[in-house]
Amino acid sequence: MPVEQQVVARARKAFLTGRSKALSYRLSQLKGLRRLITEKQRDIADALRKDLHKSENATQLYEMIGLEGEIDLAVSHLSEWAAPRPVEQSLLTVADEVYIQPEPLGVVLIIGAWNYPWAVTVQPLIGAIAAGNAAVIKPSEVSSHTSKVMEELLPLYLDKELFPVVTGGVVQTQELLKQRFDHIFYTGNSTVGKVVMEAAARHLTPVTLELGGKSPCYIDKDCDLSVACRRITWGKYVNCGQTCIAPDYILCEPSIQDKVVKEIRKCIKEFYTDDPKTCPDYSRIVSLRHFRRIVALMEGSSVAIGGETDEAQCYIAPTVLTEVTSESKVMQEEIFGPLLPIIPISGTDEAIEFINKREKPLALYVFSSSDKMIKRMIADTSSGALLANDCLVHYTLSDLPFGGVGSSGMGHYHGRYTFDQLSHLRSCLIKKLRMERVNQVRYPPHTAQKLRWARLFLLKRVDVGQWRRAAQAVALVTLAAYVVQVRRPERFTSILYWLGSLVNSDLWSPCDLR
Ligand SMILES: NC(=O)c1ccc[n+]([C@@H]2O[C@H](COP(=O)([O-])OP(=O)(O)OC[C@H]3O[C@@H](n4cnc5c(N)ncnc54)[C@H](O)[C@@H]3O)[C@@H](O)[C@H]2O)c1
Ligand SMILES: CC(C)=CCC/C(C)=C/CC/C(C)=C/C=O
Repeated sequence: MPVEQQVVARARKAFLTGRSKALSYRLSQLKGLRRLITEKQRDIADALRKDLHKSENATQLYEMIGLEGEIDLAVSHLSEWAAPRPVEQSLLTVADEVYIQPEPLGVVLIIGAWNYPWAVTVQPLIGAIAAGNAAVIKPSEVSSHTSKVMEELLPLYLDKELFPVVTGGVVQTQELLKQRFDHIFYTGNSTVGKVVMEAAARHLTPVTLELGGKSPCYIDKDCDLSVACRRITWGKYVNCGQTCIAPDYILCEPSIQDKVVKEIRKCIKEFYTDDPKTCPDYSRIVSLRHFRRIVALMEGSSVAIGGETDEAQCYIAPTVLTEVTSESKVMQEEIFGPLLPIIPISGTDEAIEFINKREKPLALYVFSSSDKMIKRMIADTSSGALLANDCLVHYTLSDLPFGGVGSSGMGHYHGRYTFDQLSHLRSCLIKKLRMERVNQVRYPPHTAQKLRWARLFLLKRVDVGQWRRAAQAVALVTLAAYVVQVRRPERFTSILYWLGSLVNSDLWSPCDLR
């Protein structure tokens, strides 16, 4: 039996013991993960320096702080997320107990990518643990040092039967994909995304696909170009452009192109000095294969800034390309490196047309001082996320669902969204065997009169929680009125007025009758 098959079987067996379901157990695992991040900072940072030339501070800023926040959020909200969720009802079910009970899916497969390997592998794991699942973790072989550190460290802090780490490349991942999972959470490129979805389809396993693509960045001529370019320069060159939501290319009018180039040049110098190659904050391309792919993308465009490369170090300077058209090589695929092409367009209309002609991006960036223009971009385009006047920061908000649409992915996560994504939201309706007369309206023989009642019973929506709160309020006020009547009869009338205003309040307004 292949080792991958054994690992999955062991994880399923551990899941079936039921121990991952107890909230106390989920909390202990989440706290274990939190301790790992704190206690093993140095090992994590060393590995990332070797994999991507990331500085220790950058590792903290771009990966670890986010994970800490997500764990803390899950720990503090777990009992609320996992609790039964009451729902609005109809008159037909008003006497019943009706709620949504989130329940674990079972065994989840998490396949991570290499660019922010901790963020994209451990963040789904946080949700998998919080939701009570077992999870098989498959880090990317491309960030090999980090993968090794994960393989060594995760079992020291987590239940190794419930949360095993499988390392390896395509062969091992393909073997894993033959197994039956209850959910597959994949982060990586769209080509492999299709392979994952095909394998999942064989078992009817649901998938979350966190993919990439070309995220456009439109700069309106009506904006503060120096601020806009600083934010774009940061968003593009952080991690050497190897960021799923990096602005892939700029669209702007020819009249501002020279100013854009000038401002970006200034910011590159400000962030990475005159010699980015020696700057500890400037990363490297992850491998020679990736390096050669990116270098080849420059062919046919003019280099306005940068362009220097050093194969021995997988170094590519922060680069801006001009004279770029839709047909240029750099526009045929996601760049995922430090090349920033500028494509001239005639204005907002053409920018929207350009964006809509292509696949729906993971992120869309708009820089403008006009709220109207920003709202128009939101209304007339589609993307996983839209940011106006900044780059990347939406990733840091746990309350925003993170994910793509169309070819940039399916499903979303972060915060409670990860919990829900990796839970089954089970509908529960508990009726008593009493009050059978009410059900006559739905039993044959069907008559016009029964239909009139059925219409009322089915369409009258009832917020049972609100009813309960209103009943409690009335009980309290009645008690207060009684006490006042006995002890201060002169105040009794004003209490009655107050009671009357309560009765007339929103609490009592009838629900919509459809
Ligand atoms: N949406 C997001 O959150 C997000 C985050 C990071 C990266 N990405 C995207 O990921 C891409 C970069 O990552 P990548 O794809 O180079 O990462 P990668 O090469 O690390 O591949 C991702 C995972 O897929 C596995 N894999 C690779 N080839 C496979 C195959 N043929 N069959 C089965 N499994 C296979 C790898 O083992 C790895 O674990 C970019 O497109 C980027 O935009 C998206
Ligand atoms: C720390 C701040 C302000 C922002 C972080 C932005 C960032 C670099 C996000 C990376 C997100 C990510 C894991 C992308 C995957 O490719």
